[in-house]
Amino acid sequence: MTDSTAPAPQPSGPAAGTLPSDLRVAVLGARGRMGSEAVQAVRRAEGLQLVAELDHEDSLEALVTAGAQVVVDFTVPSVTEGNVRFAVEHGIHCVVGTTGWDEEGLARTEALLAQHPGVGVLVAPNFSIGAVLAMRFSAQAARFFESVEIVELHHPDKVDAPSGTAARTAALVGEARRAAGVGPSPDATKQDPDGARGAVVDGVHVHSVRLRGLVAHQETLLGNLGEQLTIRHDSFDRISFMTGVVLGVREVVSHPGLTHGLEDYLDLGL
Ligand SMILES: NC(=O)C1=CN([C@@H]2O[C@H](COP(=O)(O)OP(=O)(O)OC[C@H]3O[C@@H](n4cnc5c(N)ncnc54)[C@H](O)[C@@H]3O)[C@@H](O)[C@H]2O)C=CC1
Ligand SMILES: O=C(O)C1=N[C@H](C(=O)O)C[C@H](O)C1
Repeated sequence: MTDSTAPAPQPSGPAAGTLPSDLRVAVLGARGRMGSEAVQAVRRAEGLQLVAELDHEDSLEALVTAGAQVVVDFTVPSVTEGNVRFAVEHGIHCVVGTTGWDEEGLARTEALLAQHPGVGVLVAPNFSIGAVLAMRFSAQAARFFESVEIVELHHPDKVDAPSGTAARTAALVGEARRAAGVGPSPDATKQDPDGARGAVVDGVHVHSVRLRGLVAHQETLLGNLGEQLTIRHDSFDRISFMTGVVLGVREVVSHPGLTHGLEDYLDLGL
């Protein structure tokens, strides 16, 4: 719903230097930490034209009015699937960074996309190249170690825990261990009344730290008798996500259907 006291959606006129062939991009959650960074990244990117900056008080109809071809979503877990549904039903490709997607939401979106051939949706829990690699390395290493645990550390304004990246890393680790015939890490804990062992995602313990001063950080800890491997990634600034966001926008138009994770658009050479 549009709130009459709220500022109207931002003007969408062509910026100087844009061409009619430029990809028309809208950002949802444009006033948030990630959305505002994405607005700047789209403005800077050659071949992209920012046509709408929308936040919670704006109607999604503005995407259609602005003629958006791709929408970038950095909103909140409770609304992101509905945003994607609206966009897909209107033939608009989606690049989704918002976390909180579960298997059911992804399956519903895949089913919707089957009715809209040609439309692409990328759902990426993390757009930074280092985090994508850290997830991949964690999955590769998982079967060689008795114990695997994940510690994610974020700014205290983050609404969800565990982080989408940690949940995805745990899922990939769990999958890799199952595929190799290795079970979950053994654990002798019999009593944990206060949840000190963290959340358990796909058989992997995940610990969430929220600390002022942090941006986004994660460690996968892998242990064997007499040795430990730590795979750590740090995002010190939200600029770290922007190369991936712009790549996602450029690629999603030629990747119809659902893509889960930026790695499908990258040649990791692994
Ligand atoms: N995939 C990735 O690489 C990254 C993903 N994220 C995820 O992005 C999401 C946003 O994070 P932040 O920007 O830090 O949060 P934020 O709270 O700063 O921004 C969210 C924005 O969404 C707006 N919003 C809420 N409901 C809306 C609606 N219905 N329509 C349009 N806008 C709406 C809010 O008003 C706010 O401006 C989170 O889920 C976070 O986990 C964050 C960093 C990187
Ligand atoms: O909210 C954040 O900040 C981040 N969210 C994503 C997540 O939940 O994994 C990506 C990154 O960790 C930053």
